[in-house]
Amino acid sequence: SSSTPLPPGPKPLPVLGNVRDLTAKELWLPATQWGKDFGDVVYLHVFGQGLVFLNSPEAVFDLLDKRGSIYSDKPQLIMICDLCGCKNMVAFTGYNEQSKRHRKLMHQAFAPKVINTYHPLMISETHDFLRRLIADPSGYMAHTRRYSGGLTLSVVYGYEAAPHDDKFLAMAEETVDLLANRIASGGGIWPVDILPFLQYLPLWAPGAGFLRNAAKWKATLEECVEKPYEYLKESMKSGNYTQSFCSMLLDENKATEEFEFDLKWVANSMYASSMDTVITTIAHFLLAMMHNPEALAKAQKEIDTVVGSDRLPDFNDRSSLPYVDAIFSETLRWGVPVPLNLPHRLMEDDVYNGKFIPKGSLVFGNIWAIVRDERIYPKASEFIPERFLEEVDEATARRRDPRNYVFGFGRRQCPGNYLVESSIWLLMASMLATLKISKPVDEEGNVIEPKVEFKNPVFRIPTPFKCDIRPRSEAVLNVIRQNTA
Ligand code: HEM
Repeated sequence: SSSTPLPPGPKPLPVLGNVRDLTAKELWLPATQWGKDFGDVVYLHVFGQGLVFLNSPEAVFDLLDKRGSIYSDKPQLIMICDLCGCKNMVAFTGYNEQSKRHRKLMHQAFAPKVINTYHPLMISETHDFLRRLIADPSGYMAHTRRYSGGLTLSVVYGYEAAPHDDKFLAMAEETVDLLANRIASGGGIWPVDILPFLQYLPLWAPGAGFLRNAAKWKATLEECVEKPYEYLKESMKSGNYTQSFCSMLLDENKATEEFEFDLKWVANSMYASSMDTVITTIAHFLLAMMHNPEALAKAQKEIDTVVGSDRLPDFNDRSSLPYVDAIFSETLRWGVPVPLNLPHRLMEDDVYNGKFIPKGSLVFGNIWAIVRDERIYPKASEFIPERFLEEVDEATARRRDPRNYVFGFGRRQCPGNYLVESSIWLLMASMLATLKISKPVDEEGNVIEPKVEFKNPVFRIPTPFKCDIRPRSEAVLNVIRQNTA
């Protein structure tokens, strides 16, 4: 390995490495430029910690997928994993027996053939969402959050959230907020991860504020793991419960201590992983519809022809609504909720295309670079659903399908992908069927252009923007009322 060169990348400073090249916001933009300057595999380091960016479908599939046995670990950061207690959450678990058990549980309960079981829950959450949105259009972000949280609680625990101030929803939102904005913000690397002895500071010591916070946050996270699970066990004991991810797995498996420990953490992980990704997708759908009124009109015409106006779309309509499907695919591609994927940790030294990749490197599948690659998606920055309706051969269709990228890669690929495939499709089809979505106008009638920024280091969540949302017709309002009665 000493004679094999590292992959190319921006020039590092001595010792510090590429600290100055890393940005807290939208790192995927410079990372994509590095891809153009240096190629499919780019190497940087920060204080000796290797960071590898993979910028093409070939590189991500060759390494994260085909060499998954050594590319599926996760960094075990002291602050996140040990001090805040996240090491049992699916997305943070190292590639070991525990993570394999987690994945097995998720496959058992979220396999394509099982997803139909959750259709009634998806339908009722979607109709609730429409009702709330029409009553209060400006609160669309909060309603989307409520939809995503409510759906996850019902799918995972069979728990129906109360219309207002629900205790489990509040708890789960606090968890997600802690994870995204406190614990893992700024890339999740804390001084204690670089200077491990800091973890042994006494709690009262100056500079030990992070230890006191970590203890508080850990307690909050654990409460969010325990309480909904206790609810589930109680309701199963009483015999009065709705079939869910947890109840299905408890029915099918022997409830050993290890099994229940895994189940509790897996169930909780669903929550943490689904919230920001779903919100990002729906926010991008609204942005896309505002900027592309002709695509909205085309989809609505298709729905009016196939579904009519006296009912809402359902899963049986899907095969007759190709344009709606194309809007769904294009939203996943254009919105790309997790542009740099979540980092995988390389477990052994490796050599790829004549370049040496050191053990311990954090490997980022640069999804943004792929879904904005003009060779795969001409006019990649534009929202063009028609690109998914072109007649192409199977290999090209596979290469263009954003589902092969936006859910991550290999053995850590998103286990919620089939759930999303149904739930978000239904949500979008129902919004298209019922809503006018346009840019708002000010009091003088001037169009207000939506301006967004992306401040989150991991998810491409747009900052709040104004959007004019109203029912398409009185008939549509009646249909929504009937469905939520
Ligand atoms: C549009 C919606 C979503 C997108 C784009 C998305 C995307 C992703 C991505 C990119 C990863 C990282 C994969 C990797 O490391 O290679 C991931 C992981 C994960 N996702 Fe999703 N996700 C979505 C929704 C959901 C939902 C609804 C759930 C659960 C119900 C979920 C559960 C998870 C879990 C548990 C992981 C961690 C997997 C592991 O590390 O083994 N996701 N997701």
